[in-house]
Amino acid sequence: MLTEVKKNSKELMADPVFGQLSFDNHEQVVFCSDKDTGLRAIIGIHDTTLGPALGGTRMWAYQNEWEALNDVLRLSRGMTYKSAITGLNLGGGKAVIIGDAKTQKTPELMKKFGEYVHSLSGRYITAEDVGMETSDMDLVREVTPYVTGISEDKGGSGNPSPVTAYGVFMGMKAAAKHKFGTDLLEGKRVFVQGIGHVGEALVENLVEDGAIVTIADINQERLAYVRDKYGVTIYGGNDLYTESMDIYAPCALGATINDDTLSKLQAKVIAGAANNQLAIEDRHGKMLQDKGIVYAPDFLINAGGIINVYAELEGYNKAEIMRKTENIYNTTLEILNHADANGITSNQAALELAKKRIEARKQENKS
Ligand SMILES: NC(=O)c1ccc[n+]([C@@H]2O[C@H](COP(=O)([O-])OP(=O)(O)OC[C@H]3O[C@@H](n4cnc5c(N)ncnc54)[C@H](O)[C@@H]3O)[C@@H](O)[C@H]2O)c1
Repeated sequence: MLTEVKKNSKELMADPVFGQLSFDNHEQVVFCSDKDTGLRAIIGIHDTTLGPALGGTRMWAYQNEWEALNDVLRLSRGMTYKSAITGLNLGGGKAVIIGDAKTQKTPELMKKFGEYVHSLSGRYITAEDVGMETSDMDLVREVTPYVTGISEDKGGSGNPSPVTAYGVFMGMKAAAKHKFGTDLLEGKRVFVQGIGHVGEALVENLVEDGAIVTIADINQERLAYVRDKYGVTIYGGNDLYTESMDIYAPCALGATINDDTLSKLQAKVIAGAANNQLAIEDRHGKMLQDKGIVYAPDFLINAGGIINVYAELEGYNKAEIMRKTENIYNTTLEILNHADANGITSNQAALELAKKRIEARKQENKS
């Protein structure tokens, strides 16, 4: 997960927050600490031009605070552009809780975290991310209304991951159309890395479409479960980046597209759910372009989840949510064509569109 964030330690000491490479004029960064519950969390609010900053909470055993801070800065920035490109009236925010979700997550810790979210009076609205369950959001809901992704029996929309997976599937089909001339994934060799909430649902979509699916994960139990449920193959090698494949679907953590993996990557298309897949956006976006690998920008195609949780705020209508999510197919094709026509990377093309919308709102607000 550690990415381009490292500066030499003297610089880090002098400018530990605003001086980070991942700091991108974020509006607010909130450090939360509670001795009794052991909570150590950071909430990042990147931009609220389009609306309140909505983004999930990730719990992860970060190796150090720099890693956690840079993750939240990168993730919250990504949310700004995800909501903007999807046409939602939301800003970008995200939270990270430092710790192992399996052993350190307690109801008291989740509620204390909820109190911090509440203290921001709605500038930040949370939801699930890696290490979180719907039941955790229900605990947060006990102390604040500024949470989405809560259980259906508590008035929420439940786990957004199947909708996210559907959007990724649509984005992948569009990228396949762009690269192979057909969006049929039948017979295509797809490697899904990370078969958690989103990865598993993506596998289901892919199998239904006739793709030849290989799965990889660090969790052996899940691997066996998903293999048995969908009849897919568990990756048995040591380095999947060296394997021959048509499509690589990163659905675990970010920054897996970097100098090291790009020197080996065999895929023709990359389309997955993970946030911040490009370790260094411009550099690795360009390297993909040079290698002729079609990259479906992560923040564009993994927006199904945010579309789903946004509907919790606006009035839930499943058909409308699926229609908007399906439209990721059209937007992805447009972005890929625009990038080719203008000689820019697909990531740049997607960012351009998202920034245009934010800029237009800024102008509206001024007039
Ligand atoms: N859940 C959503 O709706 C949603 C929405 C948008 C983006 N995302 C992003 O999609 C990704 C997956 O989200 P999720 O909700 O499925 O999370 P999850 O925690 O349910 O699943 C993540 C999976 O990745 C596996 N994993 C972790 N490190 C790995 C590694 N090095 N190699 C292989 N597997 C590894 C984990 O064991 C786990 O099974 C995350 O990057 C998340 O930020 C999720």
